[in-house]
Amino acid sequence: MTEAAERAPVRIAHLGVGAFHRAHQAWYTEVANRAGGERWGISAFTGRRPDAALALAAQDCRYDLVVRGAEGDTVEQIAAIVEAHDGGDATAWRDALRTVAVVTVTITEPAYHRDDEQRSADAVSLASGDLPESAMGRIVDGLRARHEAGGGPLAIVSCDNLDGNGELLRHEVLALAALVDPDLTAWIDDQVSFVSSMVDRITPAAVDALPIEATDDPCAVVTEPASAWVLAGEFPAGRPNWELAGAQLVDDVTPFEKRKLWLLNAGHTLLANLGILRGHTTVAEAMADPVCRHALEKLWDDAAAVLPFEQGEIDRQRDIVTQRFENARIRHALAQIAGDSDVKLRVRVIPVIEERLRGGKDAGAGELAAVAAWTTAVSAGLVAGPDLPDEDTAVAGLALLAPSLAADESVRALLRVAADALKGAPV
Ligand SMILES: NC(=O)c1ccc[n+]([C@@H]2O[C@H](COP(=O)([O-])OP(=O)(O)OC[C@H]3O[C@@H](n4cnc5c(N)ncnc54)[C@H](O)[C@@H]3O)[C@@H](O)[C@H]2O)c1
Ligand SMILES: O=P(O)(O)OC[C@@H](O)[C@@H](O)[C@H](O)[C@H](O)CO
Repeated sequence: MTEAAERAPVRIAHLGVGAFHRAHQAWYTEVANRAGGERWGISAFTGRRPDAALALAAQDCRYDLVVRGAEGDTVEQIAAIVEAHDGGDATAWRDALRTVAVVTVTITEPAYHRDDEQRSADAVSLASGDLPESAMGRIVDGLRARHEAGGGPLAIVSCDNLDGNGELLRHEVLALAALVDPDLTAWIDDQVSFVSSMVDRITPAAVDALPIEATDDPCAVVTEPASAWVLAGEFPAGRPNWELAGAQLVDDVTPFEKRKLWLLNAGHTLLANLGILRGHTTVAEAMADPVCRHALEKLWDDAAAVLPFEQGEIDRQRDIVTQRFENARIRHALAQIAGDSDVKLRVRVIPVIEERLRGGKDAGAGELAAVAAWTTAVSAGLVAGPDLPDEDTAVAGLALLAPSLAADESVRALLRVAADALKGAPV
């Protein structure tokens, strides 16, 4: 068999070929392909810069996945990505979107929260036939190419850390399409299935994992042994048998998303801001600091009170996440995790506070400490963020995240206590 014939045919397009896609969706697809039967190849597109596509293409898109446990490494070669392209390559993108059965995306959380100005700019590009720069613009452009080519239904799977990510994606795609072409909007509404998914596998930015002793592959990705993928939605044109790698197809992904976002991701956001304030650089270092550990437990206590799971299951998850965070062989940089903290707090911490208040509880000192850690780190110039006043800084920060909460005197009082406790936090 020739080298070309060995590769799986392209049936999936991915937007945002960062470290996580290569450790997660590409690995699930690889495991499914290895089992035999129908094989699925991925045509991968970068989001912002072409670098990752150039590097992957230069080595036939094969790369080593280094699975780094607390005790040692194992290395697997991944071949599920069969093409890699600069995301700005309109021809390749439209060609892929005309034919694939599945599109997966890792486009980061801010890509889902857009204003009218961003949508209008994309609409202008789409009207002129240019490929927009934004992820939403590119998705609408690709769907238009498929519609014009008479293509059939397909599934788009969101793999970003957001509650209801498929529905959010659907909403944004339809809002943009409506500015461009009513026929296209109706076609998308009818033919495109937006799948929500909870994705999990701690995968630091490739640059933070260097040097990787286990391999000399310049495109290697380091990840942890644990992984999860829970999906809800239809796949009208089929999909790989991702269950072979442990994926779960469920009717409602919401409880799984909440559990992961409110424990693991909210915990990461807290540890990132508080850990940086206390002079740490990685998650494992922050976990070794009793002050950070205590804050994490308080945050989890607050979330546990409103999570839709039995206490025993929540405790089990907390133990698992604790062990994963303590894996010092994974150098997960707090600076990377602290990026876009405002967006992340809005979707991981604010909903917990709101849920607690709805249930007649207080706002949660542990959750508010995550807000206070962020505002303190931002005003100290240690984390990028908005300009905040010197007086009542935490309340001003909360007003940006959730104005109605900042207007509540009982919330403000608890937040001020959390902010005062952080004074002198830097080591
Ligand atoms: N790294 C993890 O541990 C992890 C785990 C679960 C989920 N995720 C999700 O995956 C996303 C990507 O993580 P990563 O570690 O691969 O990051 P990364 O920085 O390695 O790669 C991100 C990729 O997305 C592209 N991108 C970023 N913003 C974009 C935008 N607005 N539009 C289009 N493309 C964009 C980048 O160019 C890059 O190709 C995260 O934001 C998160 O939502 C990551
Ligand atoms: O990816 P982000 O930027 O949403 O959040 C940073 C980390 O919390 C995140 O990447 C986790 O490592 C991941 O969600 C684990 O599955």
